[in-house]
Parts: sequence; structure tokens; C-alpha cells
Amino acid sequence: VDQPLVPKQFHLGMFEIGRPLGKGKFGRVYLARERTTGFICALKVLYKSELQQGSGVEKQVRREIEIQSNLRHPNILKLYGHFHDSKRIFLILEYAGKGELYKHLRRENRFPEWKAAQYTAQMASALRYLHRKHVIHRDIKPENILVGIHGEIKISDFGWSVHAPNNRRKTLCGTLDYLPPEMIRSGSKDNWYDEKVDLWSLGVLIYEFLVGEAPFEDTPVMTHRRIARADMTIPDWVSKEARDLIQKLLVLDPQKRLPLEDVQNHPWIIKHCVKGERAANREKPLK
Ligand SMILES: Cc1nn(C)cc1-c1nc2c(-c3cnn(Cc4ccccc4)c3)c(Cl)cnc2[nH]1
Repeated sequence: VDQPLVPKQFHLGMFEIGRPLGKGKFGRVYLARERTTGFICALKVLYKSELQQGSGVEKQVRREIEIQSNLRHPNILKLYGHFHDSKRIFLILEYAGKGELYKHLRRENRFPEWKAAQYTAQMASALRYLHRKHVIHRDIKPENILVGIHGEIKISDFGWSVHAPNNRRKTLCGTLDYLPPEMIRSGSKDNWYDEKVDLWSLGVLIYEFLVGEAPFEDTPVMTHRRIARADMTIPDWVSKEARDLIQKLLVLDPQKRLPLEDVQNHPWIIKHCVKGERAANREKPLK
């Protein structure tokens, strides 16, 4: 079994804290090593005072812990355990050896088609796993994806995930870019949505991998309008196979979006990814 023998109770004294790895809206993440086993992990520290400022963030953290600790998939960041002291909550997370995907994307501007296709195959595999458990991530974007030591991607930050179906409003903090039309539609209180919201976000993600910016990126008002109309242009240097897949995911009607099993069997994916999980994590395409 690849899970280290994990005791039920953790406390801060069990870990040697290393360098800061990053910070998010709430909390910071440090490299850490469990003293007795030498096991390397990432320790996410959240201050209770920051969470208690209402806005339901505390509920989000509880949901993140509840959902992520029950997931086991090579492309989903593992949550091994959690503990707290008087002032802080600690999440013991899998350490992703190559850090945050969005930093790689900004540095490289955009990914070559073979890399974008392999990342897409891994995302589709992870999302199929989540959707089989009726979990909707709801916040698929480069900022919530990490890269493992072998170049494989790991979906992280389940703070926004919920169980399907759902009509919870996502209080809009941060970018609108990845939200599907059914989630930004205001007015009707019964804007129920289901896991197909993640299919839309996957389409936005593929576009951003290949083009280097999101398809509806604009002023907030214009982004809202362009999402509602699925109004995007795909540059003509994007291959016709990639264009076809993006256009089959960025569809206004959630029921008409390409199902994940068809994403995994799409010609663009087959062309760049030798079948099977192991290959999907290969750094370079086969010659
Ligand atoms: C950075 C970095 N460079 N290298 C070489 C590896 C990493 C690395 N970072 C991580 C990280 C990591 C760091 N920051 N963040 C973003 C963040 C921080 C706080 C709250 C919410 C989101 C995630 C994790 Cl969780 C898990 N593993 C990580 N590995």
C-alpha cells in the first residue's frame, strides 16, 4: 500500500517545518517532514481568526477536509490528515515536487499541444473519478493545479467542491473566467447545476493551456456577457483536433457538453497520449 502508516492523531511537534512553499487567499503552505518516518509533505496552515470572518470560509475548509481526505487518485492531491491548535488549523497535504501549474504556464506562455493534451487526459481521468463520487470541483483553473515530481498534474484546493446536484451560489471572489453560464446566471434562484460545470471549466483550461489566456478574458462586464453567449475565438494556429474538443466542451447547454469518457477518446487526446494512465504521466510523447 502506498499510504504511509498514518497515526490517527497528529500534532505540530511531529513535524520539522521547512521553507514556505506558497500562500493563498487563506493561509500559507510549508514544506514539512514527519520526524519519525522522514515522510515529506506540505503543511497548509490556516488561521482560525481569518476563517471566522464569516463568508462561510470555515464551512469551506470543513468541506475541503471532508471531501479531499476520502479521495485517492494519482491526479488529485492527497490530504493525509489534519489537526488544530488554539489559533490554527493544519492540513497535511501531499507534496507536489514541481509546484504550481500556473507558474509553469506563465513562464512558458503556453504549452505545446502534446503537453496540453497529456494534462487534459489526466484532468479528465481525475474528473471522472470525482464525478463517479458525485463530487463537483467547481473551481478548475491553473491556480488550483499542482505538478508532481514526474510531471503529472494534481488537482488541489477542494475548498469550492460540493456534492452534486447543487444550487449553492459561488460568492464571486476571484476570476469569473472559468465559471460556466449556468453558474453566473443570476435572477432565478433555482439555478441548479451539476457536475457538467466542470466540463465547461475543462474547456476553458484547455484553451488557456494552448493560447496562454482564458477564452472570455475581458472586463468583468464583458466577460460575463461573453460567457453567457459562449462568445470566444480560437486562434487559427490551434490544431483542428484541439479546436474541435474545445468547441465540444464550451457549449451553453450543460447536457450537450462532451462527456468525460469521450474526452479521453477524442482524436486530439489519442494522437498525443499513448493509452493508459502510466503513459498519460510520461514527460515526453513517444517517438
Ligand atoms: C512552490 C513549489 N515549488 N516546488 C518545487 C514545489 C512547490 C510546491 N508547492 C506546493 C503546494 C502549494 C504551495 N502554495 N500553494 C498555494 C496555496 C497556498 C496556501 C493556500 C492555498 C493555496 C500550494 C502544495 Cl499545497 C503542495 N505541494 C507543493 N509543492
